Amino acid sequence: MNKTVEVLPDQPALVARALELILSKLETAIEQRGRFTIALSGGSTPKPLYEAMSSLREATPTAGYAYANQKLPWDKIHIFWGDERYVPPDHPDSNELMTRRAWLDHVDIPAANIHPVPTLEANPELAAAKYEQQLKEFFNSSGVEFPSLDVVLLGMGDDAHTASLFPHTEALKVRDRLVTVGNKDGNPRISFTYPFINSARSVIFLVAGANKRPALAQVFAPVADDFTYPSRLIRPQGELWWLLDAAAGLELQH
Ligand SMILES: O=C1O[C@H](COP(=O)(O)O)[C@@H](O)[C@H](O)[C@H]1O
Repeated sequence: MNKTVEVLPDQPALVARALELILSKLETAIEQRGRFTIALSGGSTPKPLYEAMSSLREATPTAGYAYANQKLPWDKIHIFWGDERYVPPDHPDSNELMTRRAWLDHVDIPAANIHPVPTLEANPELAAAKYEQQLKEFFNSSGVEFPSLDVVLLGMGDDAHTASLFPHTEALKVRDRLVTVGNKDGNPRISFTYPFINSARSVIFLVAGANKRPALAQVFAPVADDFTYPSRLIRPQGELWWLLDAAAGLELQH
């Protein structure tokens, strides 16, 4: 695992850096494999990033990546979600709805390249199994090895949860599936498992706000309980990026 921690001065700088990093991963992936696969996170932190992705001509990342100031090759970009509330896609809590409104509704991405979590199944277990099957089919995965997304974008809650992997929940014990059912205060959510997240080529955490500082201190501590601080379980085979704003990253020892 190749871990990099960057503390950015404020949220706009955090968004600009995340955009720059994602564009560089996108360029490499398309050059090498002809397509770019990314799993998105929910929550409040990534929304300005999604808005920036929707108006890329106006956004001007500092580095000179080929795609920085032009239309993205949307037909080669595939969007997944690392976690989702178990609500219909038009529900105000839906991560998919938030992403569509902030980003996907404003660009020319083919509908077939958007791979939302199914949330209209008879129960969350069936929804998790269906999303796993869709992922396996997309990646033509035999099931022996976990497929690798190019980028998994993650947030972290102030309880150190990531995706919908909450402290002391059964989802943290699931190692043989790509997708499982998380539990947020008794409410089901659909979530990538941590071994599937860890099979990604790059995992990028976006974390903002002073309320995340205590959890971050535990996640970065040499010794702490992984079940109490689930973000500690994220140790990808590829690159691990922690992009923090100054409020979150202040005083962080690393
Ligand atoms: O519940 C969630 O929150 C986390 C972190 O959200 P944020 O609002 O603090 O940015 C997010 O990673 C996860 O996808 C989401 O379901």
